[in-house]
Amino acid sequence: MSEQLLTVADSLKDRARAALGSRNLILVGLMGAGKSSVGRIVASQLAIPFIDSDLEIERVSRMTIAELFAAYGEQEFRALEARVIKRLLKSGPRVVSTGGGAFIDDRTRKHIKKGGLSVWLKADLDVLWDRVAKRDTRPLLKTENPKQTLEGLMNARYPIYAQADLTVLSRDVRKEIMADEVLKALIEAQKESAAT
Ligand SMILES: Nc1ncnc2c1ncn2[C@@H]1O[C@H](COP(=O)(O)OP(=O)(O)O)[C@@H](O)[C@H]1O
Ligand SMILES: O=C(O)C1=C[C@@H](OP(=O)(O)O)[C@@H](O)[C@H](O)C1
Ligand SMILES: [Mg+2]
Repeated sequence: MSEQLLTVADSLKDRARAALGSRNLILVGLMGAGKSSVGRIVASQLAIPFIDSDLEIERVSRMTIAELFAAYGEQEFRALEARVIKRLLKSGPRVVSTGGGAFIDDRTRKHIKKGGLSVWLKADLDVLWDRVAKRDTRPLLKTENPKQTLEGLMNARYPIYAQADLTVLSRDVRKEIMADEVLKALIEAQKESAAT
């Protein structure tokens, strides 16, 4: 990378880090949007801890998400998810990637609203489907027609994800580029709030 390009990349990270301050950055959105993989890159760029709420739930329960759904059902999973996310957001700054249903739950959405800045990674159906079709670990997609299920979830959930503080379009570009877009959105939001 040329010296000039390096400076631009460094200043993007530094400016985004300054914009976040001690707040948490919380990624929300549908399965396959890239919350887990992009969140990890964003945290490393900002040099702050990264936590994926699903991995944390699996760690504390010593069960996989699929096992939790099978053993206790979605309602119990949501109650556990709400408790784990509330705890994760108690201190910051951190990047927390949530599972797709987290922001839809009223309790969890309140914890997220209180606990930091939320970013909706928004993607269209074909992008999401291409990505989730590669793995069969998501219990909600174990249906006769998983693409239709995903579309139904999109219709039901998009108005709620729209309540996030920021929206970043999750396009079919490299994860590193998506991470840069999250950093840019963070800087823009800070500029806007400083101007008002
Ligand atoms: N921008 C991207 N480009 C290509 N593949 C991606 C991108 N973002 C995510 N993926 C892939 O899509 C799949 C789902 O991503 P993941 O981060 O687990 O999404 P989520 O946590 O939102 O469900 C993973 O296999 C991941 O590597
Ligand atoms: O959309 C959902 O309700 C879910 C999304 C999953 O996380 P990802 O969005 O990271 O795949 C996981 O929490 C669980 O399977 C339920
Ligand atoms: Mg995930």
